[in-house]
Amino acid sequence: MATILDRIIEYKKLEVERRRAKLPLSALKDAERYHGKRHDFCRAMENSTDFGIIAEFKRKSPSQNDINTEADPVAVGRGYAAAGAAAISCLTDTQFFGALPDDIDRLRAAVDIPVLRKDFIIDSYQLHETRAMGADAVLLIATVLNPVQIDELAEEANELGLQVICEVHDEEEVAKISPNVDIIGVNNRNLGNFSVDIARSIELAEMLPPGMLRISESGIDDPQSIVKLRRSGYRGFLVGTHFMQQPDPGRSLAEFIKKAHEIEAIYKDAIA
Ligand SMILES: O=P(O)(O)OC[C@@H](O)[C@@H](O)c1c[nH]c2ccccc12
Repeated sequence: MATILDRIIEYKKLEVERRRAKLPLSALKDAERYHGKRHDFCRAMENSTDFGIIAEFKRKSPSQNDINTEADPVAVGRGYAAAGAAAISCLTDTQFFGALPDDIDRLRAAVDIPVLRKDFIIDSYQLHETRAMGADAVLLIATVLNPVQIDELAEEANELGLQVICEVHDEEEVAKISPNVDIIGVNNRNLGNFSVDIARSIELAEMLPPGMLRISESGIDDPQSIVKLRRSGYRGFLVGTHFMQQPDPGRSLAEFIKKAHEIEAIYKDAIA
């Protein structure tokens, strides 16, 4: 039986062809943002003193349905940045995640921190689109790509000045990671059946290539989890639903960071 993910990829193939026909690569390269300078996504994680949180702008998803369909990317983006987000992730898929076509543009214009374009990347055309959107980093989802695709898309992204997060969920996908990848992201959510388990990040930690920046993604709704995941070497945390469910996502992030600092202080005292 076809999973949602199969349907998303089938649809994405058609969508890319439609977009390419409408706006050929040469036209994409004329976009003003295509030529601008990028923010350093990895450095933002490494330098963060607030746990390297990548706060996500997400209206809805196939796993949770409507989360915050009326949200304003400018208000949410500014709120996230002011609260201490190291970076912002913005969904750009309309069909399944309800993104409006100008969400990422408006968000990019509103903040001065790195932005991750979150979509299902299957074609190098989308990397050029990502540049034209003014984003700094792109996600490659290992479960929908083969090792050659990951390697080539990551290389091309790097050439375009985009940093690459490669998302994995199991050991088999870890084996697909290319040295051209900048960050490895462990998705705690199984994209086939939507089950979520933070323990996935902890179990896979030992199998990840040492020395590569690692982040944990999805299902994080408790600051305690972040303190725990940091002990497995994670230096970035992608959180969407927990913040977006609140009327003021930025405020929710600020409270989350505050609690995480408090919990970490208790741990440190306990160890000392
Ligand atoms: O809303 P959550 O559970 O906090 O998850 C955020 C993010 O990790 C999730 O949106 C995500 C991770 N990988 C993806 C791939 C495609 C679409 C979405 C995602």
